[in-house]
Parts: sequence; structure tokens; C-alpha cells
Amino acid sequence: MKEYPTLTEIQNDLRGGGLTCVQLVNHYLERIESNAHLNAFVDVYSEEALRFAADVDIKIQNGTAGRLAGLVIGLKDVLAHKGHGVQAGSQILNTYHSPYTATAVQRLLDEDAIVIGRQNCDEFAMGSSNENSSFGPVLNAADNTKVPGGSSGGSAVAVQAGLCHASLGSDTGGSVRQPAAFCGVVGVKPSYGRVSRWGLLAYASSFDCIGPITKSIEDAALILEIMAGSDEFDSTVSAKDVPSYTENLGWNGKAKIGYILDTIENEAIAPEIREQTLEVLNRLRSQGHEVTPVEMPLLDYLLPTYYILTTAEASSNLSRFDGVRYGSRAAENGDLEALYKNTRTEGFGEEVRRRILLGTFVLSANYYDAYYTKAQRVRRLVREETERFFEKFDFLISPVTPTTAFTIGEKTEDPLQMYLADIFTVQANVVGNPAISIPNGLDKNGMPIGIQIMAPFFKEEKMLSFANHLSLTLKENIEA
Ligand SMILES: NC(=O)C[C@H](N)C(=O)O
Repeated sequence: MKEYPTLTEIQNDLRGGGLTCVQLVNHYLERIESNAHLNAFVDVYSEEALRFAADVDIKIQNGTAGRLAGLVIGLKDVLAHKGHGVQAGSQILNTYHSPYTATAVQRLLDEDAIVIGRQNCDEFAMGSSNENSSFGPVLNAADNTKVPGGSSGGSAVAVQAGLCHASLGSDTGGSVRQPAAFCGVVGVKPSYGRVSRWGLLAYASSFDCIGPITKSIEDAALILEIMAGSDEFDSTVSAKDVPSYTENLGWNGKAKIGYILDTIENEAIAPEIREQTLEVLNRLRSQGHEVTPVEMPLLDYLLPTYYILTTAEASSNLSRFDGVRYGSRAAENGDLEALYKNTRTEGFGEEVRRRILLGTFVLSANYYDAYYTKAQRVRRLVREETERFFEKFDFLISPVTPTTAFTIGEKTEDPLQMYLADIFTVQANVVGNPAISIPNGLDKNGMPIGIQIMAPFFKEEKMLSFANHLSLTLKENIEA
């Protein structure tokens, strides 16, 4: 089957009669099977997807198909999908089947998207390498000895390796953008409050966002525009109208771009990432955009703030997995305390336990003010600093990650090193702004490099059209 970079091209062939959804699904099922070693999927819905595909084929013939007809999509294992398992890569939910469907997923289904399966991820989305999954690690398709990034590692690899056309991931501190960068695909984190979180298994509720992972910006724009918008089940979603991102992908005019000096100059950044990011900034400058270096002193506080607040929220969110309300109950459960303790010790992996303990510590009476309250204050300061930045600039550009995909096992013994993989992505979650990761070439070992564009709050439309402009520029660069 030929390569389809965009859904538009798939739909052209579907309408032209040269292709059917059943053929498409069969193609992806074969790809999933022949790439089983990547461990990207934890569950594949072969029969159901083929049945759906046959229905969509009839709708196409009748002219009644939805806007996503022909989109074969995978879901990160944190999204509720009625009648299907969802376990956040954890053993604690190994017998759970969802009685309802996440709003974001339902909106895609309503437009005739075909869900082909659920995808491997770090347990409860806690990780940057997909090594914290009870289903085992996911392998990067560009080099099977490397991680795919995390926590939406299975979702990114599935798109990278052509196992489905697109995926839905979740991004709490970079979990869509960082694996997208490591796998050479597009990943979007929308503004907090743009897409409903109803049906997303909660990790840190004031940070979590659902976002698409795709091969093209056009597809990301389409998926986002269909998922976004108010939802009676999630009161944190804005009632603001959703503009048509797909109709406004053309960029014209000059942009004011800022970049934080430290995100280029810091010694921890791989030289090729530095060079390729600078190359992009220079190119933009030569096109007449204003490109200015800035200082952002609060950057150093981002990761500590993120890890204090997200672990605090996680310790509260994950308390429901106790073997009574949710979670597979341990067999050994003498008294109530033993029941809780054994259930949670058996059900959760090491990283989840570490974060629950950290979060419980920062929320405990003696340390609450020193850690939790202080981190909330820093969050406010970072927000204000970011707002001031966007009074002067249209976009903030940075690398997505300080290095390309690292070797499996390299950072598993050192959680702090692992946390540093998110150094450039967490700002968007701490402040709530939208950000996108797009491919920016390869390093000398053939591993993908990403570049990130962050935009003002709720300016996805502007961000996507500029990202589109930039990716066309980068393509010219590669082809020249
Ligand atoms: N969930 C995320 O967005 C990823 C981040 N690496 C974390 O472990 O918190």
C-alpha cells in the first residue's frame, strides 16, 4: 500500500474507488503484526475495526460518511473507550473495562474514525521513555536499541512505524511532544481547557491534556478541531468557540519569535540539536521574521515546580486505586490496612510508588507550605513571566528535548536524569499554553530531532499555521 502522509490523500483514494477502509484496516493489522517486537500496542481490536471499516465503506458509497472517514487511529492506554480495557500501562487495572467513552474519543468516533487498538505507555503516564510500563518497554522504530520517549511512547512509535495513521496521547509535562520528537512525528499539546479530559485517566489534573500524534500538521489540526470545545462532563473546558484550524493553515506575514538563550547555549544540549535549532532560527530570520534571544531566569525552577505539583496531584488522584473502589484487590488482605498496602504494592510499579510517596510527602502537614504552597507560587510567577513574554512575541521556539532518543536502560536507575528529558516541554504545562513538536531532521546516527513552537493561550490556530509554514520551510531545506 502506498504511503499516505495526510488523511486528505486517503480520502481522495477512498472516494475515487481505488481504496476501501477494509483494505486500510487490513494493511495496518498486518503492519502491527509484523512489527509486534516494537510493543507499541497492548490490545488490537481486529474484528471490531474491520466491522467498523465495512460500515464506513458503505457510508462513503452513500455519501454519508463523517469527516474522519478513513482515519485509523490508536488510543494511548489512558483513554476510556466503552467496553474496552483501559489500564494506564498498570497491573492495578488489569481486569478493568471501561463503562463509558472519553469525550475526545467519542467525538472522533462520531466522525467515523476507526479505533484499531490501545497503545503501550508509561504507567499512569509517569515517565519519559516508556520503560515504566507493566507491558514492557516500547522500542523506537528508527533504532530498536533506543527508547521512543514517553509517556505516549506506543502512540508515537505506532505513527512512526505506520501501524496506524494517527494516535491520541496525553501530555502532562511533554508526554505527547517528547516522544513525537524522538520518533520524528508531529505532536500537539493544546491549551489547558481546550479539550475535555472526561475519560482521561487522571495523573495531574491541572496539567493533563489530550493531544494528537500524526505524520502531518494538517491531520493534527483536523483531529484537534474535532476533539476541542466545551463539554458538560468537564467544567474546566472553555466554552470559547473552536476556530477551523484546518481552513486557516496558510501563514502570511512576519512573526515575532523569541527564544530562550539557555535552551540553545546550555552545555547539556546535544551539539547537533543546538546547531539544527540555530539553523532554523537563522532561516526564519532570513525570511524576514524577527528573531530575538531572551533571558528567562525562572526556567531553572520549572522542573522542581512540575514534579512537586504533579506528584501532589497524583498522590490524590491515585488514592482511588485501593482494591475497594478501583483496582484489582490483592489476594492477601487480612485487615483494611493490609488490603490497601498489598493491593497498591502489587498493583503499582516502582515509579508510580515513588511519585505517590513524593506527592504525599509534599502535601503532609509539616511540609505543605515549604513545598506545595511554594511551588504553587512559583507556578504563578512562571505564568506571569510567560504572559509578559507573549505580550512582546508571537511564539517561543526551542528544541523539544536536550538529546535525541537515548539507549534503553540508560536512565532507568537515575530518575533525575529521566526527569531532565522534559526540561523544555514542561513550561507549556505549568502555564497551560499550547505547544507543538515538529520534526527537524536527524542526528548523525539517524535519530529524529524535534523543534517546539509554543504560542499564547488558546492561539492554536496561529500556532498550527506557523508550524505548517515552518515545516514547509524545513522540507525545502532538506530537499535543497
Ligand atoms: N506525563 C508526562 O507528560 C511526562 C512526564 N515525563 C512525566 O513523567 O510526568
